[in-house]
Amino acid sequence: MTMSRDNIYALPRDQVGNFQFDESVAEVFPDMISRSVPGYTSILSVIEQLAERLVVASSNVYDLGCSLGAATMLIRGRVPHDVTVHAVDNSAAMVRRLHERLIQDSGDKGCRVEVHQQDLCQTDMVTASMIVLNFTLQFIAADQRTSLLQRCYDAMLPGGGLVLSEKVCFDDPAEQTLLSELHLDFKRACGYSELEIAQKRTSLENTLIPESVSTHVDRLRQAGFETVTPWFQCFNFVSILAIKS
Ligand SMILES: C[S@@+](CC[C@H](N)C(=O)[O-])C[C@H]1O[C@@H](n2cnc3c(N)ncnc32)[C@H](O)[C@@H]1O
Ligand SMILES: O=C(O)C(=O)C[C@]1(C(=O)O)C=C[C@@H](O)C=C1
Repeated sequence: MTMSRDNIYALPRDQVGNFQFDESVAEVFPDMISRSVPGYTSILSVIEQLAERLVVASSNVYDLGCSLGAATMLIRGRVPHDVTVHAVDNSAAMVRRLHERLIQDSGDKGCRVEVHQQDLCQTDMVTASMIVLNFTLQFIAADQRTSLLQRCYDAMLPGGGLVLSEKVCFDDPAEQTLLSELHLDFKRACGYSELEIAQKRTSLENTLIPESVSTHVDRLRQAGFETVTPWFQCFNFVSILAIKS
């Protein structure tokens, strides 16, 4: 996959609109997410490892908010051949690129992948052994999150698991300041300027709504997941594994 450099917010803008997963973002997305989310590559590699452990024959895997299919591509090579991975995203720009990538990768790279361009709140899910929400729930309206996770639990086979990765916030103001400053240092070290950081922050303000780790854990428990464990944290980025017994 090509790795175009993200310079979307490099020039000053009169007005910074809400962040959108449009053509310009899809074009630079692998570079953008790896320079914005500390630990992104490590989280993907654990998602690949978890697929081997969780996914059973004849089941479905759902990659909700799949973007360019980074998780889908890793999972498909690690699961039984009669599994279907459903890669779901409502961004036309992301879905078109994922289709192109799958055509290029047409050799035997693993199980069947179905790509769905739709609102993941409308995705029908059944017989799931693994569901991935890798930095997606944060973009879903807060009042739809509980019902989405309930549908994930209801669709999950016993022994199946959900991976929820999110940017999070903290109740303690000092902790919030410290961890978001450390994240900003990470972005600076990855080559983003103060202007790029400031303009992207403005664009994400009403679009990416973070919640605390305890809010996520409580919601997953309430949905019915018996084992809920945060397994990764780097600054204000967290990944949680939720297993249905
Ligand atoms: C940060 S990206 C996810 C990254 C991806 N999971 C990965 O691991 O590379 C968030 C994605 O969620 C998608 N998204 C946001 N809201 C959505 C919705 N309501 N339905 C479907 N996809 C949505 C966006 O289009 C975007 O591609
Ligand atoms: O918080 C930020 O600064 C981010 O850029 C985070 C984040 C994310 O968590 O999804 C936001 C949008 C892009 O998809 C890539 C990364």
